Amino acid sequence: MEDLSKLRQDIDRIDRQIVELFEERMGVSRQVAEYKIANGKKVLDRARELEKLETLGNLTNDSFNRHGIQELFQQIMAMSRKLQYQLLAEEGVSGNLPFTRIDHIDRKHCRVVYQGVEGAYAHEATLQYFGKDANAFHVPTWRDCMEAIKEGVADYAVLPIENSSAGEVNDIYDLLEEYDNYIVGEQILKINHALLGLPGTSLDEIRTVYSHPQALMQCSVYLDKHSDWQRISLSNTAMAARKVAEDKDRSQVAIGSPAAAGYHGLEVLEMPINHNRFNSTRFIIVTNRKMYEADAKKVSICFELPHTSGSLYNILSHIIYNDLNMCKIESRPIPERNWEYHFFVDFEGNLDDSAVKNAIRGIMEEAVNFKILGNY
Ligand SMILES: O=C(O)C(=O)C[C@]1(C(=O)O)C=C[C@@H](O)C=C1
Repeated sequence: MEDLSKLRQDIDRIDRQIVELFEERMGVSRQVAEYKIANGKKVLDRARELEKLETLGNLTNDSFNRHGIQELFQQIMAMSRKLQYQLLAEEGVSGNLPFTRIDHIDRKHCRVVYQGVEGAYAHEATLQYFGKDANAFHVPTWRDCMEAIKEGVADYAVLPIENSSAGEVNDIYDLLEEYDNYIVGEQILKINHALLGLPGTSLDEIRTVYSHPQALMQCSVYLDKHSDWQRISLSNTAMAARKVAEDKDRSQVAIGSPAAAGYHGLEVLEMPINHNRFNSTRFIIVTNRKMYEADAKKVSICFELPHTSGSLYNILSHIIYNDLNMCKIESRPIPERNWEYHFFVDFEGNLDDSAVKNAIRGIMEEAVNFKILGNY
């Protein structure tokens, strides 16, 4: 049996050759990029890559090695593409993304829409982001918010996208995908739920509790202690408060914000009743214009992927290779195409950064139905 150090010397010698060949290959790839820049050709040539993988795989009779060679060359060609995208960005060929940079949103002179009624958490988020004198109005559904900004009836919409206890608000992801509206800001609101009832209501009178399904979930530990209370979902916590106020029935209570109690003449019976002390909701500020504030720090994108092995891995590698920090990934089913998904990815950066432009350029070419959802 050969000595280990001798075997390692052999491996070192072979690896040096591989590195030399890799560098030589990347040199050629650089020239290919120059050709493509001069001739306006796309970096990715999927047919050429598939043909290469087939030819290279056929150079060996060993099935284990065939698999290894194909995996290795997939990586090598991915690196080759990334080098080319980088050169394109350096030559300014990647161009400016179709988003306009602004110094700051004028939060005072604008009209804002939110879903629900006064006292809803979205209303509170609106007042926190746009100031207590915000020129705001409300509509019944999140879709109505999207329509209002699409039509220009409102300049901005304030929509809940994620709660720290109950997770994503799926419908908002679907609406972002569907509408040509863009995220320009976000507001995180600390959520402390209160049990709201008619003044003087005692806990043993309660039979029914109304709220938004997310709020019912965020208070499930408290509600489990009152298992005889029937839980009924409504589209908004403030609407639940309004219902209790209008029905004037002391067997009914709502879960909502203390502000909602003030707006609807109710009393805070208990507070806080959410089990997560750090319960917070992240709201996004959405508009119909493709714009971003100069100090924006997070990019949100969405795309679909071809149904092939490694496709998500390849897309995410553009983020990793450009040294960008991915902070979130979500997927949502594509309606009428069972088991295919839209992906939603957030990563840190500004659309002016060359690393961001470079990553976006690569993803844009390789994913299907790519969209920048915003930079904020
Ligand atoms: O042949 C090309 O067009 C190249 O850009 C080179 C290369 C490769 O590295 O082999 C890289 C990207 C293309 O998708 C196909 C092949």
